[in-house]
Amino acid sequence: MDKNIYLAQFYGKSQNYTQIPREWFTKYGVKRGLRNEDHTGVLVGLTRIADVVGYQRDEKGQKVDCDGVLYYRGIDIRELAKVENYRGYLYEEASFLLLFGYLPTEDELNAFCKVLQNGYDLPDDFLEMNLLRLPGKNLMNKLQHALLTLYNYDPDPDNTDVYQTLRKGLNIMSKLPSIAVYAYMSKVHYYNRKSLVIHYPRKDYSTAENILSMLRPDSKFTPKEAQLLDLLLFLHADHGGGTNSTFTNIVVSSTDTDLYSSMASSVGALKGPRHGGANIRVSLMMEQVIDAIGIKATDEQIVDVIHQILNKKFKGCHDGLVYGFGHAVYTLSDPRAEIMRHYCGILAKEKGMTDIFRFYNRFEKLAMKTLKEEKGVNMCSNVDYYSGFAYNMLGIPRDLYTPLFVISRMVGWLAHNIEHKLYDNRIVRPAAKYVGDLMDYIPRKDR
Ligand SMILES: CC(=O)SCCNC(=O)CCNC(=O)[C@H](O)C(C)(C)COP(=O)(O)OP(=O)(O)OC[C@H]1O[C@@H](n2cnc3c(N)ncnc32)[C@H](O)[C@@H]1OP(=O)(O)O
Ligand SMILES: O=C([O-])CC(=O)C(=O)O
Repeated sequence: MDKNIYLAQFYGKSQNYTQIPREWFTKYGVKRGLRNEDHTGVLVGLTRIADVVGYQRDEKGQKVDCDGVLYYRGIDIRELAKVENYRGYLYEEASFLLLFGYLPTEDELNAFCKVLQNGYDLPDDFLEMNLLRLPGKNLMNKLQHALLTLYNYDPDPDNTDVYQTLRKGLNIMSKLPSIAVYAYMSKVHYYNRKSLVIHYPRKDYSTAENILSMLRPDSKFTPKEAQLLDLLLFLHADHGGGTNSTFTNIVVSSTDTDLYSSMASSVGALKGPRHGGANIRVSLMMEQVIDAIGIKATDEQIVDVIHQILNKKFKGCHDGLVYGFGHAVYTLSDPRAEIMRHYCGILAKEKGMTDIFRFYNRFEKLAMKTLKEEKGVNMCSNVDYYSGFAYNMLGIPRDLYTPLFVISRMVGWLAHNIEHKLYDNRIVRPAAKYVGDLMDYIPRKDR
């Protein structure tokens, strides 16, 4: 029983005064979720940073589902991700491309990496004061807190000049891996009573190498492990101007507020389980599914569980969503999930995890089929379906899955923030139609 019975009563009574029937959205031509009737996004900007292709238009302008393609500055990510092209520092190379619009030469990439490496160290006392003394029970909230605190260490924090934004953004990117890893270490030390492990970042390491070396008690990792993490960071680096956390960044920064505030807002958006937070939900959901039916389950058993999830009857999954599936743009496939599936298969063999990888494959196919049957639209596995599986193979704890998304997407948020400042720069301020009644004021004594 709610102790605050009055509040519950007010809330119940308020339904008589505040309801907005769903059909009114159509009546007034409101694009719920900024979506058109066919679920495609309403155009809210122009960008040259990334293109997310999930459907085409036929000659009548009708939407036609297709395999997904993602371009960073016009280059298909599958080209950039090819193993034969791999020379390390893929995430840094893609960051350069996203920020500056062209592929760097070897010298330019080295110089760019130096800028990042020079920013790796945290300000004096930052670790002790903000992370070790103030452990956070949710790492995404802790990252927001840390970002807002970095404001205090900046001698000119409210300067939103484009070049200064670039410098500040790169500084944030350099520091985020240590902040996220230390926030995790602090959390498990204080809440789970584990030993505190603090390794400093190495300036001769890439972002991916540093994350692995700071996270592991012995700091050791193999080149293959670093390559997979580098690839994962690369795959999450940007997703166009319409994705929720990036649009959030544009909305917030269009007020000309400081960069730390805009980035903290994006982290809040990415935390949501319908967005980046889905990677943690997928991992929990799959663990529960495997606990319930085992990896040797038949297809019928898997489909039965998927129906239970959809009907909100499966333990721990009470919102009817099969996490890791569905996308606002992609229909038949998300190219990032395709790439991840491929590399996860290779690493799973090495780590002796082929059985569980095969279970993920079977669940994926059956979930896509069932979702199509139940919802009538194509819903592919998305970037969050395999990422947790990959992180798990790298020994990365679940708490860090969404923070790793932040580390990676920071460059996308920064690139769009800068692009908006340079070429649009109008405060984002759409409209909402008032659909309530007009009422006479009744003096308090007469109500
Ligand atoms: C990095 C990323 O953000 S990738 C996305 C990560 N998120 C997830 O994996 C969470 C699960 N997926 C979802 O919630 C959605 O598919 C989203 C948020 C990603 C996209 O949402 P939208 O494009 O708006 O799809 P929309 O909500 O219109 O879907 C149409 C219908 O399918 C349902 N649906 C969509 N995805 C799923 C899903 N994964 N499981 C079950 N039902 C789903 C919706 O509830 C809706 O049902 P309704 O018509 O009965 O109300
Ligand atoms: O584009 C979206 O809506 C979500 C997504 O996949 C991302 O941000 O990577």
